Amino acid sequence: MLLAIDCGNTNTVFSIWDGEKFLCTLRTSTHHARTADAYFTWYSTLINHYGIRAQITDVIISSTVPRVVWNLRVFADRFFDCRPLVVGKPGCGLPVTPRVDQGTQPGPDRLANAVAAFDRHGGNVVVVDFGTATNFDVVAEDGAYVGGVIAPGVNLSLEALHSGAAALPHVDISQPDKVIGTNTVGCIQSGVFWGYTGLIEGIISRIKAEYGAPMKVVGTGGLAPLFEQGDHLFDTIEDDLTMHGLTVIHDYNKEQGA
Ligand SMILES: Nc1ncnc2c1ncn2[C@@H]1O[C@H](COP(=O)(O)OP(=O)(O)O)[C@@H](O)[C@H]1O
Ligand SMILES: CC(C)(COP(=O)(O)O)[C@@H](O)C(=O)NCCC(=O)O
Ligand SMILES: [K+]
Repeated sequence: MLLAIDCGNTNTVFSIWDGEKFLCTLRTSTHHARTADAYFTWYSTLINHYGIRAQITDVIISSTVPRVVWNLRVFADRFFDCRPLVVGKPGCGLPVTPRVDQGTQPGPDRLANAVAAFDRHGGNVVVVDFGTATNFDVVAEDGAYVGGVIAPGVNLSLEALHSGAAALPHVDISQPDKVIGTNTVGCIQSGVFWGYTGLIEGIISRIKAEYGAPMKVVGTGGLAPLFEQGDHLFDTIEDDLTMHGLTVIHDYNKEQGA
């Protein structure tokens, strides 16, 4: 069985893939100092709790935080006796080569999203991924990742307001009833929620105009459903998009004999 690990700047997610479905998804915060033994303690506690019997034979990692990869490699080696595939690193092939400026290393999460979007939708897709950053990943007709847009994430924007302005409290994101806030929290929620809705709409329409062919828009990440409530922004929302991309990249590398 495959253990797919998606390590973002905020959260690290482990999913076990049995070849047909994900058996479970485990989430922890990302810390570069977490050791292989600490990962295993956390992992084995949870899979025992859920009663999952999984024989892990393969591990694939996508990490937007370079410093965590070493401990995850040790984790795979020590506990599953395998050398993991690490997306974006030598030894991990991609079905289609990205087309970006020379010297650019696209985020591995974006590469996995592109592979998943092509597998499910056949290209000409924009993925909008709500993580620490909000990224727009453009996938060409042949499945190549061809770049996109990186915007500050929703929670990062809220944190920036709170840390930069003495009188502004920490606020959780939600859709406000009105645009004109009549209290501080309402004003902040309006700024971030409607500001973000405008950012998403504006960037998608500019990407489509520049791309010049019809495109599907796929939303992913925890906050995608919240923004879909405000306006119809996405053609579909797919929570497991990055993880699906990791399973496809793993299959591709197996076929290539890796
Ligand atoms: N359903 C949700 N509701 C509110 N906030 C969420 C939800 N899902 C994720 N978040 C927040 O969005 C941010 C990014 O989450 P995540 O997708 O795990 O990012 P990353 O992949 O960069 O680690 C985090 O601050 C997280 O707390
Ligand atoms: C844009 C990102 C920060 C998003 O990461 P995340 O929010 O999921 O942690 C990540 O994909 C990244 O570090 N990219 C490298 C630069 C690039 O994609 O061009
Ligand atoms: K992510």
